[in-house]
Amino acid sequence: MCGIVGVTSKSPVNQLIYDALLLLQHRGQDAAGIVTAVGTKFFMHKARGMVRDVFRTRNMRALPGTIGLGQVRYPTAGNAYSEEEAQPFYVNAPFGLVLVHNGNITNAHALKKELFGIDRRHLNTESDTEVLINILAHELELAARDLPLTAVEVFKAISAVHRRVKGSYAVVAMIAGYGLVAFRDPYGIRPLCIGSMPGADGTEWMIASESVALEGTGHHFERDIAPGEAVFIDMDGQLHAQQCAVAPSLNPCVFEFVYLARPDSVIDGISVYHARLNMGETLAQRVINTLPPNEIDVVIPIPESSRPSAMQLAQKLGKPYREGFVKNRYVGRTFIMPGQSVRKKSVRQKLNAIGMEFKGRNVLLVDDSIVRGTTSKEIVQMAREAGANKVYMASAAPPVRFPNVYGIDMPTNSELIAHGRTTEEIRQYIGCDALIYQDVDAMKRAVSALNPALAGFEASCFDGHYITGDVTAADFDAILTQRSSQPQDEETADRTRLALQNASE
Ligand SMILES: O=P(O)(O)OC[C@H]1O[C@H](OP(=O)(O)OP(=O)(O)O)[C@H](O)[C@@H]1O
Ligand SMILES: NC(=O)CC[C@H](N)C(=O)O
Ligand SMILES: [Mg+2]
Repeated sequence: MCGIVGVTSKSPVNQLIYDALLLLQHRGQDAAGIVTAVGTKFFMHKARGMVRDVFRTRNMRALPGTIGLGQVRYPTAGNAYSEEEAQPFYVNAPFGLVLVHNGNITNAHALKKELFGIDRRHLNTESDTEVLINILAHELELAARDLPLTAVEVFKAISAVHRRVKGSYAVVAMIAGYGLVAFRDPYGIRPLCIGSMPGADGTEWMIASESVALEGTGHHFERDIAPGEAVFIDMDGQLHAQQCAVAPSLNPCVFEFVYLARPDSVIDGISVYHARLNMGETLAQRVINTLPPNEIDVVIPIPESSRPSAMQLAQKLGKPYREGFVKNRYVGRTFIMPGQSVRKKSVRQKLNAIGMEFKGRNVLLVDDSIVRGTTSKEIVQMAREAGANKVYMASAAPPVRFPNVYGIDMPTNSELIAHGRTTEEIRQYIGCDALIYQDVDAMKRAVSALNPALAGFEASCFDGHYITGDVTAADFDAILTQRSSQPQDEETADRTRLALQNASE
């Protein structure tokens, strides 16, 4: 996942894009970038780091213009350590084009060959986003033989992008001198929504990954962009929209509701907070079926993302909900950090136990998900060190057993603690006295109950079903090999070596 935003206005947009990126910071902490435009000239600044570190006053001053876009990156393809792969990406033909992307292109390896061998376009990084911008540029060239470019040609080009590109992609792009474009993949895997603010000179439009970015910058939430739909806002501020996919269907990534998105966002008509409460409610039922109620003295969340689920679970069990861990707010999200050893170190820097909540008690710790097991293993240990009598662990999501190829960085089996392990084996690894997982169907029901119009979910990391139905063994291999050829710390490298070994057996 990454966070993306685009704005067209009648007044300068640099600060607005910055503010929106801050509101989307939880979606990507590795790099950030903004492009604005005056006439047909682009102004860009991008670098590795968090928004507040990347943009200093002098950088902000150098981003003039009333139209622009930005991104916070959490790499899922290419190189986490490369400044060049920070977004936005830029190409200069057939138009000045900049693009930001949230998602992962599963056939990037095949498209790279086509771009080089047939479309005569040169790629200079390992990023799948560079593939995507070049495909869009090529299709714009084919669609827009006659100038000026209008919404008709833009939509024709995006229809062609849908035919060629596989995987997940929520995109905002800017065509120099023509306007802002946004589109979402035909399965609607990654989120994208649009908001507006009326002004004396016309409407200001903002397109963003999550509604929290619209709300937090004073925009009125208009709607989600539909799967396969494209939106084009021209230089006069006129909004054009068209369905550009053949058979679109709404299957949002369920992990957005479990962990990725902010709880105060509403995605595809579903309040993320409400979804998490529901997951806590169904998880409570599993706890009741597993542990005698008098075995639990207190319910303690593992901050941050598990709080709503833990709260609801405690209420349903009729047990006290207590804050037993304090989060250092200056440490980022550990799951989206590149490299296993930095993740491990960060858990203890990030969370610290409050002894009195643990001493002599049977505690039920609740997390939203257990992915690599890094957090839970450390946390169980910390609860014991703080004097807990029994330490139980519950996860509001089911076991994460399969790699994700749609924009969450878990491309290999071997790094997933639940892959090929029974719940009992995972319990032993984590070191808790009982381990209770959510059930896959219960999780899906808990979320879909809030919007019956969903066709389904992209839930492959839980159920092994890859929603686009077209991910080949070669695609999996290419994604894994590509990720593993990147610079890594020692522990990540060890895990990847093991995954490659398993894959070749
Ligand atoms: O099993 P693991 O590999 O450790 O991953 C799962 C953990 O990572 C996430 O927390 P994170 O610190 O990223 O963010 P949060 O503060 O939003 O909970 C998630 O909420 C789990 O706590
Ligand atoms: N998480 C994402 O959405 C990442 C976008 C893109 N695949 C990148 O790695 O930069
Ligand atoms: Mg967490």
